[in-house]
Amino acid sequence: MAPTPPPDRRPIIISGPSGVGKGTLYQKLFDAHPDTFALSVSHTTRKRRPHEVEGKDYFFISPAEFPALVSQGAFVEYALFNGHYYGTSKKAIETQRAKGLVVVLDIEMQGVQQMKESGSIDARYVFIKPPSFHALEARLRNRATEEEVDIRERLTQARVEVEYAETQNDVYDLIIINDDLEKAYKELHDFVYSPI
Ligand SMILES: Nc1ncnc2c1ncn2[C@@H]1O[C@H](COP(=O)(O)OP(=O)(O)OP(=O)(O)O)[C@@H](O)[C@H]1O
Repeated sequence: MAPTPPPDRRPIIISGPSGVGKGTLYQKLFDAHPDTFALSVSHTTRKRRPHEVEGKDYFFISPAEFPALVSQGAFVEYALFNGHYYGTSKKAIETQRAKGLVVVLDIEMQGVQQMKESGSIDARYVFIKPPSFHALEARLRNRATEEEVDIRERLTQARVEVEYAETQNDVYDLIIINDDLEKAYKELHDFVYSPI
């Protein structure tokens, strides 16, 4: 089947609290439209885990290289998490775009703020919101990938992110409540494929 690219080929930023279903939603989009989208690959200074592939999961760089790239303006956004830097490079986005792919970026709130403030990227912004914090907590627990302390931290951060999305009216082009997955997916799909 030939790829069916959306009319608007700008990168799509997907943001929202951990566990809200961002990955689930964009993976459905990728599965429905093969060879159309590409998830942006970030740079990081953290060590590669055994199963991770350079250039696919991350571009692994040294702690000394990171600030050098920052000062060259190489990143559309970057952040420090747990003592390691993570960033999205302009070049990584351009490489995918040059292949005709529409780039999807899974970015947390600080990154969205940086991109909006710097205007470093012309993109479409989508926020995925949980139906309730109770439901979000249940998803994080069911996923069973985090420790209890991490779940609490993610829930605290979720409140900050939802507050930001709801009060900063000009940041997101679309807010989707991920309650019923099929309904949320349809909203994402309709937005991505909307005419220019
Ligand atoms: N609409 C939904 N209803 C119920 N469960 C859902 C829904 N959407 C996603 N989930 C489930 O919620 C869990 C979290 O989803 P997912 O891993 O996609 O979240 P995420 O936002 O990508 O998280 P992170 O930012 O931590 O990677 C998964 O177990 C997923 O199957």
